[in-house]
Amino acid sequence: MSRTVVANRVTVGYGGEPVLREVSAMAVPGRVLAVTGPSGAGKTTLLWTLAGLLRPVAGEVSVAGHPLRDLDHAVAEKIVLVPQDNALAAILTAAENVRVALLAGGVAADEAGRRTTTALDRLGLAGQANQLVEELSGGQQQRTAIARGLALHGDVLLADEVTSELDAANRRRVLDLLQEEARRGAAVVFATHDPEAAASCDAELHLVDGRAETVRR
Ligand SMILES: Nc1ncnc2c1ncn2[C@@H]1O[C@H](COP(=O)(O)OP(=O)(O)OP(=O)(O)O)[C@@H](O)[C@H]1O
Repeated sequence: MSRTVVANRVTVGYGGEPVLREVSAMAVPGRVLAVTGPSGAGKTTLLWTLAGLLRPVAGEVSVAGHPLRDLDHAVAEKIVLVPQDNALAAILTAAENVRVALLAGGVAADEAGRRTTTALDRLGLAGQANQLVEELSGGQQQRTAIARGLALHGDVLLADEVTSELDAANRRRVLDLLQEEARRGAAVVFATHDPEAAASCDAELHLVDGRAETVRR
């Protein structure tokens, strides 16, 4: 796997004034890029743009050297987004949420079962696998969404504020898992408010009011 995702001076909006202006970023296989900045700075907007969910009005996103067309193209290129709101089905169990995503992605049933068990174990959720999501705590729901993201074995993992609901031990666990994904060869992008978490990443892009203010490479 060697899918570098590059945002080249992207300007992105939701129909009105742009909320990202000429932002450049690079997700490199084997590395974790932290995207930081205050609330409303544009972190989610950047991740959605890298995931093919938003189309820049200027600039371009490319994956493996080709312009990223849309969400279908991103999925085909194995770009996986763990969204800030988790996007779990409340009336399914934790395991069902993971398994359904894998089956929808074309993974065979027995392999989907194995991957589901492994991913929930890695997030410390073996005991919650058969619990309905609506009965899980906020942190357990967040870890279920991360388990689903990891189980998809993406080449690019976009993790949006995935530690915001977690206690210190689980935050550490998730940061370690993001690093493991990078060691596996994935390009990882991690949006976070947490300066300590960002410091543990390989590079940092800091957004303020939709502009890239400082960059640690
Ligand atoms: N669906 C939308 N329609 C219109 N404006 C939006 C929409 N989503 C976000 N915005 C605006 O875009 C700007 C950037 O929002 P974004 O969610 O990307 O910031 P963020 O850095 O991820 O914030 P947070 O840390 O609070 O999650 C904000 O001004 C927000 O109000």
